[in-house]
Amino acid sequence: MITFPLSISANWQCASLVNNLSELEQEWLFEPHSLTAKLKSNAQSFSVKVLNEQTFTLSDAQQQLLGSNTNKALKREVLLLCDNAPMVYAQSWLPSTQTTLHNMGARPLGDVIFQHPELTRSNIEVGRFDSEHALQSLVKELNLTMRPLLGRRSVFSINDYHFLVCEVFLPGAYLYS
Ligand SMILES: C=C(O[C@@H]1C=C(C(=O)O)C=C[C@H]1O)C(=O)O
Repeated sequence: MITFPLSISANWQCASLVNNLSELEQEWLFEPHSLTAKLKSNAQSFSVKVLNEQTFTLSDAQQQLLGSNTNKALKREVLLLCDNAPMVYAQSWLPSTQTTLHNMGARPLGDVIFQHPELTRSNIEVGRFDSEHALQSLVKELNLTMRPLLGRRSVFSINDYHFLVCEVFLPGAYLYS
């Protein structure tokens, strides 16, 4: 039985330090615009399945990463599905200073945040998740074929509201083709 929240700890590296990525992996990992939009353009249907949402206390390091002056945040864990196939596990940390993004349900964050002209994004970092990582419990639960996974994370800002979005590409995702 899987236990949420899942850990997304990894050796997160900035783009310049990551090597051995295929063209396709780079295309998806460094997609600067909405991943939701990119997934939608590659599928007949797209959906979000909420796995878990719960309030948690940001550690000092997490607070610093977010540049947040509060330690309370909502941790949102979802699956992004294309044609009913799970493509991405996403985990977002949404500080409680604002709750606009706290009640999204099955609406993708990307459909809202990319409408904001003030949206900015930190440099994307890449993480690798090997067969021992806790995230593989989700791969098993979804009956997907285990393989080393690639993920990305970045901190978005809308004015002075900063939130983290982490996306891990599941087996079968386009970038592994
Ligand atoms: C940030 C985006 O929103 C997507 C939707 C998410 C959600 O609804 O929780 C989480 C991660 C993203 O892949 C995006 O589309 O780029």
